[in-house]
Amino acid sequence: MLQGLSMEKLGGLKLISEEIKDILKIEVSVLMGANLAPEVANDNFCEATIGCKRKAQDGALLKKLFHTENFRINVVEDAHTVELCGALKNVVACAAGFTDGLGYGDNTKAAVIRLGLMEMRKFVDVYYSGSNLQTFFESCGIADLITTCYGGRNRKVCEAFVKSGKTLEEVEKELLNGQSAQGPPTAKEVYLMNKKSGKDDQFPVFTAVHLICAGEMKPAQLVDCLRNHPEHL
Ligand SMILES: NC(=O)C1=CN([C@@H]2O[C@H](COP(=O)(O)OP(=O)(O)OC[C@H]3O[C@@H](n4cnc5c(N)ncnc54)[C@H](O)[C@@H]3O)[C@@H](O)[C@H]2O)C=CC1
Ligand SMILES: O=C(CO)COP(=O)(O)O
Repeated sequence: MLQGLSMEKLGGLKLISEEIKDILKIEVSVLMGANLAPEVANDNFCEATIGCKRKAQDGALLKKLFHTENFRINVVEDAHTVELCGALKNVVACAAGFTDGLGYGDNTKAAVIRLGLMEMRKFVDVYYSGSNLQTFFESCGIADLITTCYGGRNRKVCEAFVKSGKTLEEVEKELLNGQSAQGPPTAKEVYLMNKKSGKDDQFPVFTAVHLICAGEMKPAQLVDCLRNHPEHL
């Protein structure tokens, strides 16, 4: 089970599903959603999204495999978008953690979520065009973004990073008991890709998350990035 992106040797992005497909020579579908693991393990009600390439052929079987009373599945034929939502929302959750650490409230976090969602949509449009806007309204989109920005580990370590002044590695070690946050490495991959295509300015939240994690920007400057976001022009 993993979320994230893979960097190609020449600096391009590769989805993890594409990496698996190339290695194993099999068709790969993805499952993403508002699914914080402890709550799923507790059998609390939640929804999830399966993204596949051939819904007519594989959709019913994929749904049957995972759909239960408390784990409700929607299958969509938009696998790239589902997978990218799962990876990119971790970056937005880091931004939410930074604003929490800075002492901003829920209105600011809502702005981070909205602007982050717009960047997710733009990123998919720019690098994997042909996505279905409706996919962002599935559990893998807005719902996963909300739960991760409120209850996830990325948010938690980024809040502690700001409050404690320790390094990300230190707070991860202290708070995650051997687990890791996927947002910072994903932010770096997204940043390198955007920088290579000269588009880093179009993704101020993604860019700021990487620069803050890399120690090249102060967390407080994130709010300037929100204030001057291209969505406000
Ligand atoms: N825990 C949660 O609530 C949810 C987690 N996810 C995603 O599932 C994935 C796994 O999450 P968890 O099991 O909770 O995390 P975890 O931190 O418990 O496990 C991740 C594992 O991946 C290994 N790993 C990290 N980088 C690696 C690399 N480059 N090569 C090989 N192994 C590597 C780590 O050593 C660790 O054993 C993550 O991508 C996470 O974003 C998705 C939904 C919910
Ligand atoms: O992906 C998740 C929820 O769907 C988990 O997010 P975190 O990795 O931030 O805990």
